[in-house]
Order: sequence, then C-alpha cells, then structure tokens
Amino acid sequence: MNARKVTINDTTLRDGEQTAGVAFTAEEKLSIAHALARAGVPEMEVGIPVMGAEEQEVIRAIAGLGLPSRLMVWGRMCEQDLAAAEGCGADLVNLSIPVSDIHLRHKVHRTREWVLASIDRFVKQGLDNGMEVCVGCEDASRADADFLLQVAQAAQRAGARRIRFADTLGLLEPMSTFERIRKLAEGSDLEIEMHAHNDFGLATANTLMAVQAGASHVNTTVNGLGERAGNAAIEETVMALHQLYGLDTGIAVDHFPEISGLVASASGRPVAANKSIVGEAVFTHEAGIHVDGLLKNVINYQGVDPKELGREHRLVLGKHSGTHAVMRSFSLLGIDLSEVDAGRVLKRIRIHASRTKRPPSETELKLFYAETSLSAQPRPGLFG
Ligand SMILES: CC(=O)SCCNC(=O)CCNC(=O)[C@H](O)C(C)(C)COP(=O)(O)OP(=O)(O)OC[C@H]1O[C@@H](n2cnc3c(N)ncnc32)[C@H](O)[C@@H]1OP(=O)(O)O
Ligand SMILES: O=C(O)CCC(=O)C(=O)O
Repeated sequence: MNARKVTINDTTLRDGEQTAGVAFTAEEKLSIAHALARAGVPEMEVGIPVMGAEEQEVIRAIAGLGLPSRLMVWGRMCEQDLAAAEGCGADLVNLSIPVSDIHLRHKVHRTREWVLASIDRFVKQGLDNGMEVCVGCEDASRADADFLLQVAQAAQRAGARRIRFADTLGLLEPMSTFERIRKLAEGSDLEIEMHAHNDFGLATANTLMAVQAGASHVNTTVNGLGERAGNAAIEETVMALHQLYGLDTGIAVDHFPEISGLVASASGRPVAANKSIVGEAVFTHEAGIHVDGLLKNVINYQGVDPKELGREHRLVLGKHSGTHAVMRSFSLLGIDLSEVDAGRVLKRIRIHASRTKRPPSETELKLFYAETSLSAQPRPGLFG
C-alpha cells in the first residue's frame, strides 16, 4: 500500500438525503451512522442544523453515540446557520458559500468581495464556537480559477483547516478536475476535499483524479445517493482507491454489501443489479467464454475479488452459455455429460432463455437432458 492516506468524508446523511423524495427517520440515520462507523469510515457529514430542532436533535443523538468517526455538519456561511450548528456536538462545520459568478450574480446577488469578507468573518466565528471549519465552495467548477485560489488563500488566512471543492452540477471531467485541484493544492496549504456529482456518470472518476491532483479528503455516499444523479459512491471510490491506486482509507470493504442494503431500504432507492461493487449481478457470469475461462482459472476474468466483499462468483446458464458451463452444471447435479450431450442440452437452454428470460431450474435442466438424450437414442429400426 502507498503510505499516503485519503480520508473519506461520507455524506449519505446530508447530500445522500437530499435525493428528491428521500427522508430518513431518526432511527435510520442512527443505524446508518453506526454501520458506517463499524466499517471504519473516518468522517461523516450528518445533517443541516438550520433545518430545525428535529434535525438538530438527530445530529445530537448521532454525536451522543460516541462513534470513532468525526462528525461534520453543513451550513450556509451566515450567522443563522452557524448559530444553529452550535451545540450539535459536531467536530467540524462546513460553511458553504457560492463561488461562481453565476451563483453570485443570479442566486445570492452578491459580489466576489462579499465572498472574501464572509470567509474572513465566519471562519473565525466558527473557530470561536469550537468547531474546525471547512469552507464549502459551491459551484467551484464554474468559478474563475484565479478567484477560487483567492478564496482558498482567504480561508487559510482566516484559520480554516479545509476547503471543499464542490462540482455542484457534475460538470467536470477527469482532466479538468485534475487541473483545478492541482491549482488549489499548489497555491494553498489547506486540506482539499473533493465533492463530485454524477450527472455525466463521472463522479467516481473525477474523485479519483482529484486525489491524484492532491485532494486529501473526498465526499462519498452509499450507493451513490445524492442530488439528481447522486455523488461518488463510497463502494466504488474506496475499492478503486485501494485497488487501483494502492491508497489506504482504513475502511473495511466487506461491510459494503450490508451498508448498501441498509441504505437502499432506508432510502427506498433500490440498487441496480449492475451497480458496481454492490449490485446483485456484478459477480454473476453467463457468457460461455467467460465461464470457461473462470473455470480454468479465476484470474482470467476476475477484476475485483468478490471474496474481499464477502461475496462469490455465481455462474448461471443462459442464451450465451457454452458447453463447458453446461457440463459443469450437470456435474454439480451428479451427471457426467459428454460434450455432444452438452451441445444438445445447450440448444434447449437457449430456447428456454429467450422464452423465459431466466436461467433454467435444476428440474428443467434434468428435463432438457432427458428429452435430448431420448431424442438422441437410435430409433428401433425394422430389424431392431
Ligand atoms: C448544492 C447543495 O447541495 S447546498 C445544500 C442544499 N441543501 C438544502 O437546501 C437542504 C436544506 N435546506 C433547507 O432546509 C432550507 O432551504 C434552508 C433552511 C437552508 C433555507 O430555507 P429558507 O430560508 O426558507 O430559504 P430557501 O431555501 O427558500 O432559499 C434559500 C436562501 O438561501 C440563500 N443562500 C443560498 N446559499 C447561500 C449561502 N451559501 N450563503 C447565504 N445564503 C445562501 C438564498 O439566496 C436564499 O435566500 P434569499 O431568499 O435571501 O435569496
Ligand atoms: O458547498 C458545499 O458544501 C457543497 C454543497 C453541495 O452539496 C454541492 O455543491 O453539491
């Protein structure tokens, strides 16, 4: 493993819950926080205190669990949100401020000078309140890059520990992410946290490039939940950091299937069968060449080892199967099939798959075998 460490700040309980239509109960929030902490997630963003007393109570309850993970709360960079964050028991507050001219002009009707002055004022105030401060740069990807660097330097001068680069609309691609994060890393000594959205399906890729460029922290959500197309999925990001970059996150990946199921059920957002890492079908193989290769040696077709996740390969029969797969399935049923018989049964399996769109059951396989071997018997001839 590479000695460098990347810290996961999981925002399932904040941005994840911002998914339209999702609202966790207090119990669900507590059990998700517990599950994330058990897996070793070092930081989590747990809510938005300014939403009101109920939200604050849940945040306090999570803080009261005494989990080993550090807790962050989200607020706008203003008096009201900072006041609401006080007394919630969080270790860090993320004070968000729009940094693109588009948001400044068309959303908050303010100037770049207002941004710099607010950072100076509210970062100090947050520190005085006893919390570590992260400056959340909303719409950072559409901000002027030189101005964004000024923002980072102002945050550093004011005493912030970290800056969050939010690709709020998921508009970046990996190369531009690299350039933007590299500029911030070279121009400041702050921790840099990447917050990616998945509107072009690039959230995980952009997060990885941010790490390559110097980001020390990354935001993730379980199953990639989050606004619109969601955020970078924790299971993808962590597995990729470990396996592709050799970077440790301290997270036990075998917890992902359970956490994924928990969040899918609490959010009412089922996980697609082909969802990387946690999807039900991502270690299932049907294609003849793949199954034959796996049977010879898993190294042939195994990119991610399912055992790491407490899962295993599953081989199924279907339209794209080959004879080796058929012979193996029958040998598991205690029947030694010749290659010729396997070829005959395969024809039946293909017809079955197109009709039913599912693998055959054991009973159906035995029936196919009985039918094909019967039809293969030499018919009694005139003299037979
Ligand atoms: C990109 C993101 O994910 S940011 C996180 C977004 N998350 C959420 O919005 C979920 C929780 N939100 C809420 O509960 C509410 O929106 C609240 C409590 C924050 C605010 O509620 P309301 O006061 O009713 O305002 P409303 O949501 O309608 O409008 C947002 C207001 O915040 C202002 N605002 C937005 N960002 C900021 C900011 N960083 N700093 C200061 N003000 C801001 C807007 O300009 C607008 O105020 P205005 O009417 O003075 O123009
Ligand atoms: O400003 C921030 O903290 C980031 C907010 C956010 O979720 C986003 O911009 O996508």
